[in-house]
Amino acid sequence: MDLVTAEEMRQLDRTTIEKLGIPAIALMENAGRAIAEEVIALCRRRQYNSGNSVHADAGHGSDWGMESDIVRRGSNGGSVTGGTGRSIGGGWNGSSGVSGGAQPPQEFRVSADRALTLDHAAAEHWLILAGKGNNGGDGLAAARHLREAGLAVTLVYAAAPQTLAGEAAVQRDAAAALGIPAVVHGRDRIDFAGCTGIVDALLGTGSAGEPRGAYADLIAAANASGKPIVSADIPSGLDADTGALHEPCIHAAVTVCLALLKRGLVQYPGAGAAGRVVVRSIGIPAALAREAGVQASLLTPEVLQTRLGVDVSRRRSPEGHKGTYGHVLLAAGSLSMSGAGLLAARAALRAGCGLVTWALPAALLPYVIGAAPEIMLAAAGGGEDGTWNAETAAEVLRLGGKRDVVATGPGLGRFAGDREWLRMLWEGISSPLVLDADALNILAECNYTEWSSPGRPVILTPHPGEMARLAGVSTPQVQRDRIGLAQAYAVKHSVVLVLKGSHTVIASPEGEVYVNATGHPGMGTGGAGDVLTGMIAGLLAQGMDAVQAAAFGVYLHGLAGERAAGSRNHPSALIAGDMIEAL
Ligand SMILES: NC(=O)C1=CN([C@@H]2O[C@H](COP(=O)(O)OP(=O)(O)OC[C@H]3O[C@@H](n4cnc5c(N)ncnc54)[C@H](O)[C@@H]3O)[C@@H](O)[C@H]2O)[C@@H](O)CC1
Ligand SMILES: Nc1ncnc2c1ncn2[C@@H]1O[C@H](COP(=O)(O)OP(=O)(O)O)[C@@H](O)[C@H]1O
Ligand SMILES: [K+]
Repeated sequence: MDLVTAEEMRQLDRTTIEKLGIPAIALMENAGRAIAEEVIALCRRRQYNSGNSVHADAGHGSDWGMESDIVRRGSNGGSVTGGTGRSIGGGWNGSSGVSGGAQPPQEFRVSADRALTLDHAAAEHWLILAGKGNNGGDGLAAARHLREAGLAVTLVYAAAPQTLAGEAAVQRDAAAALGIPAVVHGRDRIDFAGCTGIVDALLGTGSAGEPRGAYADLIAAANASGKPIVSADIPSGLDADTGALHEPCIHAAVTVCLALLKRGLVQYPGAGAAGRVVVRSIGIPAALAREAGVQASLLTPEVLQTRLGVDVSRRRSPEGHKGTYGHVLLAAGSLSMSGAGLLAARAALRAGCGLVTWALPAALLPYVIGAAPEIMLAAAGGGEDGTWNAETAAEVLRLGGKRDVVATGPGLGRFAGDREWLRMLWEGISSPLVLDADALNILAECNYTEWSSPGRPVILTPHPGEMARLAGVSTPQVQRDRIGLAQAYAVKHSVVLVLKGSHTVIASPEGEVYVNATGHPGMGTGGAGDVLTGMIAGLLAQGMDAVQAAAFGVYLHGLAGERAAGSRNHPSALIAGDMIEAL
């Protein structure tokens, strides 16, 4: 699923309208209908939850999966009906079964447009907050569909209706011709307390900066009303590209994202303000996105398989042996942080690689013998106190020269000469390199773009604090636009970047970006990142390329976190080792 910026979305709108010839009003009609359907789906869920209707659809799939239901029944020889519900049963035209004798007569069935049908519709009264741009036009179109379904609706214009233009003005006139009641901010009293829900169609991708004037007032009042809000395209007040929230910003129960997922809806805090996000087609072909150079996508199993070419089933050849699945060298751990090395090494094995050698300070080795018998240990010298020192680089280089992947950083600590130590590895290791934790902190102090490189891929896995040090900005600046920053950094430094945290971002040197959606806040626990480092290294050792290993590693790591939390009483009980066991 592609992720677009507001500018990319505008380009795709233009291409659809100008090159394909689809009228803008048709797109707006589709948008309005999609919004109305999601309002009705929300009303059904609410009725279901309060026990008012046993017929309500509880889940998203059944909310608007009606057309495929109808098609299924048609293919069984029963009723055949289109999405509008106006077509009629197969038995009616006598073509099959009615007078056949041997066949039972076919039932005559007619389906209504269930996606726009609601029991107890008259109990609903929705306010449609309409801005003066196309987002407002979408809301006005939705109002007509809702009214058609029997819900009471009142339009609330943020600006004088005569200021609307283009397609939005067409929608305004259609609503007026139908006699849909309308009020105008600043002129009329707006009864938020009397409504049962609010459609937020104030500002969409054309929004710039903080909501002003009437927009700000209406957003604040809508939030304060406590009524469920369904946002058209994006919550008004959200930065569609970065996920930053302006003041004020709508806090939606549902966001009906139109055509393509906007970047701001998957980045926090925007993802939190959007509520449940439903992406609805409105007639803009998704295939246009790639042609237009859209480079970001949500990391789904489908994207992993088709876009990244990952074999998610992780088939192993019947003839495979431990040599087939690669050998990871991990240089990690020091006396006080030996667990980091142990976690990463075990995670690499659980990710499926054939062999792991864990290089660690020699003084530490006696303490970890037997901790994980599957791991091979290599004493790399170092201080008597179990720390690393500059001289260990030679041994790591010697060991790493023979391995398929070298990973370093977890529990490494800082030591005199560590910058030169890292430079020797960077310049001397010709297999893929995974750098995490203190290796990143060291890197942040180096002008590493000037280092020579044997031309192998490098994967950096910073959390936001480490990313801030690498990029020379503050942590809040990193979080302000994680996708944009990760993309720019990966391209500029020719690395694969894994910017961790909720909705981890994976960026390639070519500017491709993947946003992960697996995992949960229970994974914010010491050592979780070490597990990820090991997993990525383990996948690389099995022959995946760097972007595949980074993306698939992040995806599986989140799934393992979910699975591990599922076997606890509460996600917060999760510890990093549980994730390894859940792999
Ligand atoms: N053909 C298209 O372009 C389509 C657009 N669609 C909808 O149109 C939206 C984009 O429409 P527009 O480009 O008209 O823009 P918007 O409707 O998002 O907003 C533009 C209007 O809001 C005002 N405005 C902008 N920032 C403001 C602020 N901070 N405070 C107060 N007022 C502000 C502008 O002066 C302008 O009048 C999408 O999000 C989507 O909902 C859909 O109808 C599908 C087709
Ligand atoms: N809210 C969250 N949702 C999803 N994943 C999370 C969340 N918080 C943390 N994680 C994941 O947990 C891991 C934590 O890594 P890191 O901060 O490096 O921990 P450590 O250094 O202790 O190993 C990362 O992979 C991160 O993406
Ligand atoms: K909106």
